[in-house]
Amino acid sequence: MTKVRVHEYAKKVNKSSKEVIEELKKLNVTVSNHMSTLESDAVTKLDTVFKGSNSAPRHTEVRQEKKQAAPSGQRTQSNDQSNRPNRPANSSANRPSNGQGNRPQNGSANRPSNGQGNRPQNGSANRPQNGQGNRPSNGSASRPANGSSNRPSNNNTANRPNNSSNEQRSTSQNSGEKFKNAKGNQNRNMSQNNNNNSNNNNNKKGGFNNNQRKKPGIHGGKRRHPKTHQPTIPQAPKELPEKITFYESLSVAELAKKLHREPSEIIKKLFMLGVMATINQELDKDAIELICADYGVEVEEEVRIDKTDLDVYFEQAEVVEEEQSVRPPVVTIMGHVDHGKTTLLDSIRNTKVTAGEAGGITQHIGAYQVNIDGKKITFLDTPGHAAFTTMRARGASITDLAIIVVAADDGVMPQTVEAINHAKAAEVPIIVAVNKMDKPSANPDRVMQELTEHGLVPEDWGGETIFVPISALKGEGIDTLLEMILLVSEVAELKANPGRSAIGSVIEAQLDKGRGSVATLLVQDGTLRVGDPIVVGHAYGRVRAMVNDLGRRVKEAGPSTPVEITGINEVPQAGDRFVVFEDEKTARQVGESRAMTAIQANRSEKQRVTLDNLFEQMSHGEVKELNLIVKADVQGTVEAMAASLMKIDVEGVNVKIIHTGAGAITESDISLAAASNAIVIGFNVRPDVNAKRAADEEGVDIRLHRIIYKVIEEIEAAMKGMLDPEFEEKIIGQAEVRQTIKVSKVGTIAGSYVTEGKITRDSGVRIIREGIVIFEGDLDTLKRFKDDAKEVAKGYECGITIKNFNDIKEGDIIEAFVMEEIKR
Ligand SMILES: Nc1nc2c(ncn2[C@@H]2O[C@H](COP(=O)(O)OP(=O)(O)OP(=O)(O)O)[C@@H](O)[C@H]2O)c(=O)[nH]1
Repeated sequence: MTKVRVHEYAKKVNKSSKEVIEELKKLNVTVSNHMSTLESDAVTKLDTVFKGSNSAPRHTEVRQEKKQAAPSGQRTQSNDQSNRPNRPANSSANRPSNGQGNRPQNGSANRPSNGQGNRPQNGSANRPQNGQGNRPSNGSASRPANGSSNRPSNNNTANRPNNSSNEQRSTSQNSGEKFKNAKGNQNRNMSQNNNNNSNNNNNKKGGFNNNQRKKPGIHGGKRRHPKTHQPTIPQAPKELPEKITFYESLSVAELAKKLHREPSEIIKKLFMLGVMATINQELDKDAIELICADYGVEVEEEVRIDKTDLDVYFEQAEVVEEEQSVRPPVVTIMGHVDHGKTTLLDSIRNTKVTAGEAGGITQHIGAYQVNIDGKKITFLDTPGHAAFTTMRARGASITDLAIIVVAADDGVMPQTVEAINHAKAAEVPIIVAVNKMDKPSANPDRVMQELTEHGLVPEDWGGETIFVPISALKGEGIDTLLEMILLVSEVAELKANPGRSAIGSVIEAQLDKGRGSVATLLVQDGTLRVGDPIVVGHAYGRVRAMVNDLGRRVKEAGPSTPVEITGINEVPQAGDRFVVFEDEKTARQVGESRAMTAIQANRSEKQRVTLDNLFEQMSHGEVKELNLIVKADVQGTVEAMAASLMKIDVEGVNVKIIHTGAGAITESDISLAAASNAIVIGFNVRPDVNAKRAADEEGVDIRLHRIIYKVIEEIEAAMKGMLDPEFEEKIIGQAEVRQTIKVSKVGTIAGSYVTEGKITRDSGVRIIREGIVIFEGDLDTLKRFKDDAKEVAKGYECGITIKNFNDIKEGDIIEAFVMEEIKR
């Protein structure tokens, strides 16, 4: 039972450490260097080489061979042979704890000399081994059972040979102390088992370890020993849980609690894994998973829903096919001014609603339903794409189908195109209603022809778009139109689950003197009932009363039904979403917290795509498609620009032109841009006042240019992340030309009134006539009465002449700008 280091042994036999190491190699004993400790068997083997053989070691070897041959079930194939007879005693159940298994043993044999020497070596050699070795072993569920069933028998049986072999060795070495030594070993082995068992507790599901710990004590008659140590021995650990869950991270203490283990045990494990941790240290997902894998405990990361995010309820709506049933389509009517949207909506309502519901008085609540042979259609009562897009910009996509009304006598007009583009951007199917067919000047073919250019090809011409000729005024073709709506919606397979609690959107809302906040809601899924606790946008409450589009009180409203409700604490906005909660308390909490966040977060701070942040958003993967709206002074330029822009080829992002048009940039362009996260490019055109305000509010990026290649260059540079806006144009003011005076030699003086900002002597100017830039150049003179002025502020009159431009007219707008350096 000797354990010496290589160099000690070498000294003893008068050899160099190198020679001993070489000899060990031959004997198939691996040692790393001269400081390595030699197991007793290795020493015995070396003895046979360096000192000549003796009987005892051979005996041991024979024993060992026997042992290896006989209990084949007991891992004999393992690496270091010399230790084998000892190992099973301590570690057959504790495979990974080699180091620990050996340590006390070594210590017991040679405590004074080896005690210290072993520790670092074993420690360093075994630690990683332990860490790694444990993990897979714990993975198998059968292990702990095996361990526990094997352990007692191993302890007894394996200890015995162990002791006896020790005994024998002792006989050969310290014959006089045979008894003492043997007993001592026995005891030591027992305490060693205790150690191991407590180690096992660390490593395994160790419910049985405790029993085991006592057993050898009882058998060995040394109860006092463990007893005296009892306070320091950790209490019998509880069963490990089968599974734990965590959210984002856990501290060591929290993890320990979840695993029913002492934090120190977790810290130790982490240490083994090379992580130095304190009890309060937060562990990330990887660390938690490693530790749990080590214990064989399943781990799952909780995904917590942000209760206050109403969108989550829409996205997470679980679809159970069996619970789904067909729901009515929600239809929006769009088209150019005066093409007959309102007439069509009224015509449908009057012929269908009142006819179907005798005695009903139609109520304008923002939407209504018609019933065609038992099948319902919901029409949104706010015609025009402005409302449609505003809703969409607020996140509500409630329309299933868009009807584009085109007057057959007027043909495709700018707003027709806008409406088409709005519907396309929302990916909503389109039906074209060719209206005013009763008029003699009606020319449906022309309408079809013109719409073909916008991608709407009639079915008769091999396309996919349904065209229905109607006369909204006379009610002709309405039935066919409704039939077609049902047909398209059937194809779209619109479904909802009336069994779930309701979710939907606000169509319109207002404050009523008598009733308080009144909101028309469209139930998009589920069924809304009177008394439901509800959160609508930032408002909350209980549905007090519900009125349908016929002005009747109803108790519940299923999918695609519009109802007007009262009972919420504030007036929500059109396009806001609503969600029904289980109890009023939650609804109140969510509502209040949403109201708070709404106050804090400025809506316009929404991160829109601008050319300045385009590259950043592209690299974050947030933008894969650059949506553009192109407005120019003439249609030809629009097309040329669109074609050039489409040719821009930058990897990772596509250019998509969602709308083009000739004329000033309008509010509608901005709302489309806001809804589609698009950039507006104006070529020789300006945004009108409303558009400018809307763009500021919504944070929409408008780029104004006068040279095509500059537009292309700018967009391309932005896409490549090379945009270099060192100088940016800043519009400093506007003046309106109220009078023109022609003076020979001087040219035309524009008697102007500064309407916004200021005009300075050194500013650049643009002349805008009816929203179109007709000239860009420099200011020549700026006068207040007869004196030259450096600048003229808002609300003052002034005389302006412009370099090389005399064609100024009354009503023109002079826009003054300066170039300012921009710091990036
Ligand atoms: N002859 C004829 N006139 C129609 C028809 N439909 C609508 N009109 C007329 O066209 C005019 C405009 O109709 P509206 O329904 O107000 O058109 P709109 O598209 O709603 O117009 P805005 O609300 O201004 O956008 C009205 O004078 C209608 O009477 C039709 O089928 N035949």
